Amino acid sequence: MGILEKIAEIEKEISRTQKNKATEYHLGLLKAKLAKYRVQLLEPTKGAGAKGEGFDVMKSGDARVALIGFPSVGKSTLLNKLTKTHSEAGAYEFTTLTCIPGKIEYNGANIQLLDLPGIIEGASQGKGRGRQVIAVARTADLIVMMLDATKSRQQRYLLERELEAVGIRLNCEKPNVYFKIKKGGGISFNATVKLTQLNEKMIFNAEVLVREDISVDEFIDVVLGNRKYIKCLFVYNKIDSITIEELDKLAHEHNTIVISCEMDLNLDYLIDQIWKHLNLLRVYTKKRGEYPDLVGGLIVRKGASVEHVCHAIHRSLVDEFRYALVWGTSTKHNPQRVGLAHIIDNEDVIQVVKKK
Ligand SMILES: Nc1nc2c(ncn2[C@@H]2O[C@H](COP(=O)(O)OP(=O)(O)OP(=O)(O)O)[C@@H](O)[C@H]2O)c(=O)[nH]1
Ligand SMILES: [K+]
Ligand SMILES: [Mg+2]
Repeated sequence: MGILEKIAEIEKEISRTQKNKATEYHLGLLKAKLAKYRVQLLEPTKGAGAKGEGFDVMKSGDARVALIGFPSVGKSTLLNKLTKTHSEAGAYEFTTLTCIPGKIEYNGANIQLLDLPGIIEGASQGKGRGRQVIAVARTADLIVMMLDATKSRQQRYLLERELEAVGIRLNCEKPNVYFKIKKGGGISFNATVKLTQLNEKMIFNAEVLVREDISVDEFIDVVLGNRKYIKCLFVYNKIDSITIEELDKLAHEHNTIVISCEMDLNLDYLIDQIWKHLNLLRVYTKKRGEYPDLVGGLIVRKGASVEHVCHAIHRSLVDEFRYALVWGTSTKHNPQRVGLAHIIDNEDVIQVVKKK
């Protein structure tokens, strides 16, 4: 039996099974199996072209953003507007057939923007170039899900489902669970909070510590371990073709931005929101007795410490590090003398003082 058939069989069984307390465990196992097969679909099979020619684009810059959407929503038009790269755009579906990288320069960061072929319902099962597109989406720091404002609201839901099916979790945090298979067998199950949905019946040969009240589905994600937790911005394009009332409704949805590539509406705001959702920080370095270098600056991730910054400046700087002086919002007074573990903020200025 092929994987697709196995998937169909399990899906049938799930739909046949009534959902209640008694079947919860069985359904959980079925869902876990289903998830495993779906991920297998993504793995490159042997043979020519399986990996997808034209999709193995190198990561470059400080972060990667993937444009995911149905055909002809305007992905390539957007790439052409925001970067110096050209990607063919046209009024027919599947104009784009490979992955086309462009570069956005903003706030001192180089952001790699990837134009991709449109995907359709069934993409997660290999329809169209769905598999290759989704494999690229899994490598992104942010997914921009592009939608056509003139089309049905269904599109967003359908795409979310396709991404879900291959283990991409949009806009949610990785569950706070410690999970380790015990090779010799045996179970150890502990929780630091009251669990209302999980119990140890779900566990086999593993050591588990659950730190939040998660659902069975979230627990399966942890067990499978190959989930990608990625931020997603929903971007409705072509707002030049809808009414103000419709526009207003869309603009109020969560994590949603409305634009028109054709009329150049809201594109600056989109770039700013991409920057914000990437959780990047820009910090400036300064030498003793000099002004900080406010043109350059370093790009690091939110949550970065002075140690991260040192690494970004020079490999051996940590070895010579004595302390750092920091000016900015991360300190109580300016400057403040801090150690390697100090967590920095956006726009902080850092002066590293080396050992003598
Ligand atoms: N009205 C309107 N049309 C737009 C806008 N942006 C793009 N289009 C049109 O939409 C069509 C599709 O644009 P593309 O950029 O090729 O779309 P795509 O998503 O890259 O399409 P595929 O590569 O085929 O998946 C073209 O005819 C564009 O001119 C917009 O803001 N408003
Ligand atoms: K197109
Ligand atoms: Mg295109």
